[in-house]
Amino acid sequence: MQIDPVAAELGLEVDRRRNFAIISHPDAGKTTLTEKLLLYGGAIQEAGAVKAKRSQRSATSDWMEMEQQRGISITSTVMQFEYQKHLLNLLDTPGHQDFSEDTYRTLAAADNAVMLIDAAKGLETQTRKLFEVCRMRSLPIFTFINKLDRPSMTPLELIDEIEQELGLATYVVNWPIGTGDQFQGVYDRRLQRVHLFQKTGSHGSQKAADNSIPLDDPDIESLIPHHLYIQLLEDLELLDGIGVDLDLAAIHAGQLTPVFFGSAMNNFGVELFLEAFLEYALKPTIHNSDRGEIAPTHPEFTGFVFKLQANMDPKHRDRIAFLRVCSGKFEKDMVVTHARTGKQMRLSRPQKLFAQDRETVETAYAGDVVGLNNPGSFVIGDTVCVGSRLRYPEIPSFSPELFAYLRNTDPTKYKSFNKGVSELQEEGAVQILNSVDESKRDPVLAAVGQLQFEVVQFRLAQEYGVETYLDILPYSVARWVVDGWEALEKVGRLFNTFVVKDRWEQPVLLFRNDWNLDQIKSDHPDLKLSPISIAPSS
Ligand SMILES: Nc1nc2c(ncn2[C@@H]2O[C@H](COP(=O)(O)OP(=O)(O)OP(=O)(O)O)[C@@H](O)[C@H]2O)c(=O)[nH]1
Repeated sequence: MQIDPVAAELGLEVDRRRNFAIISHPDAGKTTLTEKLLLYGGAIQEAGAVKAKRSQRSATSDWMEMEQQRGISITSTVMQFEYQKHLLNLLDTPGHQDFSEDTYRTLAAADNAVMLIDAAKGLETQTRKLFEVCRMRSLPIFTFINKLDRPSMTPLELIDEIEQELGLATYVVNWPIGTGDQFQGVYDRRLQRVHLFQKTGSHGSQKAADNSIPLDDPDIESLIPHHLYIQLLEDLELLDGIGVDLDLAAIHAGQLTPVFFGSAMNNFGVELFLEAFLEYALKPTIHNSDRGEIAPTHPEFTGFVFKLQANMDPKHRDRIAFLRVCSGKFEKDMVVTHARTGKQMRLSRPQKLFAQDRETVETAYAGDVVGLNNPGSFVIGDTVCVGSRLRYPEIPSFSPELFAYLRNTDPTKYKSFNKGVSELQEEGAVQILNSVDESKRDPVLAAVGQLQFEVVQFRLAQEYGVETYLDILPYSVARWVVDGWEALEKVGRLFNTFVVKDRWEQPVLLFRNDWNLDQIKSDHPDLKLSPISIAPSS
């Protein structure tokens, strides 16, 4: 039988790819872990490079000043690196909670998630929130418990918290021996070896030497304190007694999380994690579309836009659309169909972004992310394809909780104001609602976090030269009327409700609190309300 060379190439490329995002609460060590993964992947020679690039970027880009001033990361990029003949795509997510909307979208493009937990703090609010998004999408979740070199909760408490509070079964891959000052290393249940911890100098900017011995080596008792050795044997007996098997199907369904312990700062446990991750992670898989399931090896190229970003480099005033490849082979300059509009377009100047460096992409396969120049043609969720026209599902925008009128202080600048507002909306920096009263022209900004407002104002001033101020509205809940204006008219006047319209002119109800919402729901049980907007398909 003849092997189709195209199918063989696609099969090989998909097999070697793994794509993932890291979810964590600020300060758990995401930047540190990212750097160490890149260090082991050979993408950087010395840790510190990503941070250094971030600050370089902040120095060259105006609105990133804000990021630097506040010491938070609010933009995300994609990093690709190789490890043991595999190609890994790490989708970076912003750390600040106000940017969780951005993180939600990035998770829509991820095949796996790494849940990073600070061993002293256990589960924290942002991690819980993001975990719920991963669960909604049934993403496989890998847990890395970090900072074992510091005083920590006990490993059993940490495991228990994941099981009880998240309702997620755990499979322990490695187990810590002591914590804090007493931290000796981890026992790797995969290869049944004890890896001894050594503090690396200079914050682990170089790879750590592997120092491991089998558990049954008689030397072990001279290497770790007796009481910790006994504790380890007891713990292992307990873990074996619980009898959770490594069940790849359950991992891939997001029902079982492999758990790792380590110290990213000391490079400890990072390599063990990477090796196991390659073995257990889900490779690029099928995506549902309006034409059924599309396999990553489907010969026709398809993908969807999950994120837009403007002015990554203000010198060029550019806009980039981040496209997740779902099937086939992407080639520079290829002509594709923009599925929403039906238009043909050439994808020229595609880019791969590594921190702030850019490289032109010649080819890409399922699981990869390509940065496309976006002269306003894309919105989040757009599908591009070759061959038969298909569409991937919309990426939902999440329910905003903060609302404010955005006022332009200088009426002569209304053109720039409108342009800026509409571009920032397209990019997904904020959601825009409008009054139903035509005489009220000022848009209503709707955000998940306060910082989104500040970014919008900052960018309007910096990039569009428009000064603005906010009139905060007293609402905290938004609901979209599923069946549109007709359904709303049917129910008549609604009390304690502010009616506005979204970008597609669909009705949205704003409430001061859940109590008011519940009141409307009980008064009008037939009125269908949704916490998220649904883009009309046309
Ligand atoms: N002791 C110890 N400190 C660590 C470890 N990993 C990271 N840290 C420290 O924890 C702090 C936060 O680490 P980052 O990597 O900046 O955290 P982050 O999660 O990226 O933070 P955000 O940018 O706010 O999301 C830094 O001071 C790190 O040096 C570790 O394994 N041990």
